Amino acid sequence: TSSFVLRPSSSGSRRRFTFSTSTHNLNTYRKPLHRHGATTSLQLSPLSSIITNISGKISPQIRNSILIGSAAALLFKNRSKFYPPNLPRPDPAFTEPLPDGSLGCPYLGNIGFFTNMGNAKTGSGEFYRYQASLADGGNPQLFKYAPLGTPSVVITGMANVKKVFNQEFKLINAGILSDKMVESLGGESLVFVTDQERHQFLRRLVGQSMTPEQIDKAMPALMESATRMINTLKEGEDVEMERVVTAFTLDVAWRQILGLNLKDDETETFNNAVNDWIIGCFNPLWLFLPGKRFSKSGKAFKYLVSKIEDRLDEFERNGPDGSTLSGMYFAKDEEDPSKRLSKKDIISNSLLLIFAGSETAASTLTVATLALGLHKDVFNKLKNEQLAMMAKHEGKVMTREMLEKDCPYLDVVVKEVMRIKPLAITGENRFAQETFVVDGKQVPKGYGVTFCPGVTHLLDPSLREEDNSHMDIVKGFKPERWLDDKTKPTDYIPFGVGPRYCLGVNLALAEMKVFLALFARRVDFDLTNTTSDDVEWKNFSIIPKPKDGALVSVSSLSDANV
Ligand code: HEM
Repeated sequence: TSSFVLRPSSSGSRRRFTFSTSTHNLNTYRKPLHRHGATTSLQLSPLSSIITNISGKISPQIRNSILIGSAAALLFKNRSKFYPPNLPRPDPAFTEPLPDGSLGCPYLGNIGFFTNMGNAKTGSGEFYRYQASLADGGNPQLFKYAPLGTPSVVITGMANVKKVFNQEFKLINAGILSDKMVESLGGESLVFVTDQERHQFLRRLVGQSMTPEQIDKAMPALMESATRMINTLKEGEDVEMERVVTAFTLDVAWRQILGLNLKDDETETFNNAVNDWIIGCFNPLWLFLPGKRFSKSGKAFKYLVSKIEDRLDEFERNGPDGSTLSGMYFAKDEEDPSKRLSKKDIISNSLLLIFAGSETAASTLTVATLALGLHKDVFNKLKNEQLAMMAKHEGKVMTREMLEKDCPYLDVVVKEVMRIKPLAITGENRFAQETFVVDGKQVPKGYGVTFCPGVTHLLDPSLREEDNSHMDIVKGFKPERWLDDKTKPTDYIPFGVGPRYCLGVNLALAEMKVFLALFARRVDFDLTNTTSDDVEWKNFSIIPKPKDGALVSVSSLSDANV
């Protein structure tokens, strides 16, 4: 079986760690990564994984040039789809000015989008914070920039984001950069659907698999996944929590989302397949070149689809179970019960749930571990809340209702983690369907449009500090602020806004809360590398992550039934 224990591989005050697993034969789409029983790593950070995987033996400079060059070529090839020739000029029919900010070099756009992604002190999203600071007179809530030469506007501030993103499909719509990317997610993933009616239909039916009632049914599987991961921890040993919680969210993916029954050795194959498949979804080389289905990513996709197809056959024979996939398979449209999801819809959208749900929840849990390690008082309160809940419901299994009614502190801890370290920017690029005005500025037709939770939380007028310390995980992490209406944040959009609001929010919150509740009950830990004076973040990551993946040493671990 795999172990998530990290062993020191060199001495020194900042030790380096490797991830060790045992070697075993996998009768599946690919052999384990490790050679001669050596170490390997389980990674699910698409951007960094692409870079690591492509790198091979070539130098980082050549590698980066190939990556950025092919991404630029891809965008250039497709630009006629969304880049009318009169851009980036303002729309002459409007008197309002364009938003502040720089579009960078012609064609190339803002190089800083790549070189200034993150900052070791403040984490990812640095480029957006920088753009937001360019205007005279402080941070504007709207600013323009040009990733890969595409003029775009970033919209922040609760009122502005609501105004624009509630009018999805009218003012703005998703733009498909590459048909191959659509195919990579199965062809019918709702995230790429630009027709409003079809999008609503898919959301209604896929959403039926993640209603509160479905989450009730999911609780045993979520607890099993969390318990399994917490059981891999060992007293006195150092562990990189990012790996544990990444494995946890992948465990949720096969156990709960797909309802598979994998043996230990197949778990590793599944995890590798998800990893390889996601890398291929983003890899500009594969998006550009033919023959993707013969690539590692193409084979991984085939493997995942075959697993889903087997499950669909089982539903046909045996009827429904508590999995999310089963919820989708049996979902009927309330508006017209004769309408069901097609097989392709189910495959594409179950893959989407894995894609959209794994790294997001894993990185939030990693940041949560860091925050709890830095704020032991918060961790103790979390523990006490769990002890009180266990005393109240002695002998009973945790339910969603218990989490909701008896864990208000757990709720605000999760909220505060996502306030301080939300996704740097939305997942999907939209394009303005017509010229519109927001916050006194015009956004011309054809411009790219995104919202930015990071800058929205930073500029929240209800709690903004001059020195931005409200966004600092040491000085600003205060879950209590959510408990009082006078201090409660007002501009808070970690799950987005409008018709494309996170469809997995119920499952995401349940899985994160189950993990943290069981972790707080059973584990005592200290951060190994990090103190309040030297918190460091990964530089090149769209999703915020501590630089060392939240390295902890486990000081005590109690039994699962405690
Ligand atoms: C902490 C965890 C998560 C965060 C912070 C998060 C955040 C978001 C955000 C901001 C969006 C909106 C993107 C946009 O408007 O472009 C989104 C969309 C989405 N999320 Fe999540 N998400 C999380 C977990 C999950 C999970 C666990 C699932 C499923 C199992 C999921 C499924 C989806 C789907 C399907 C969409 C697309 C909705 C659509 O296009 O209509 N997410 N998420």
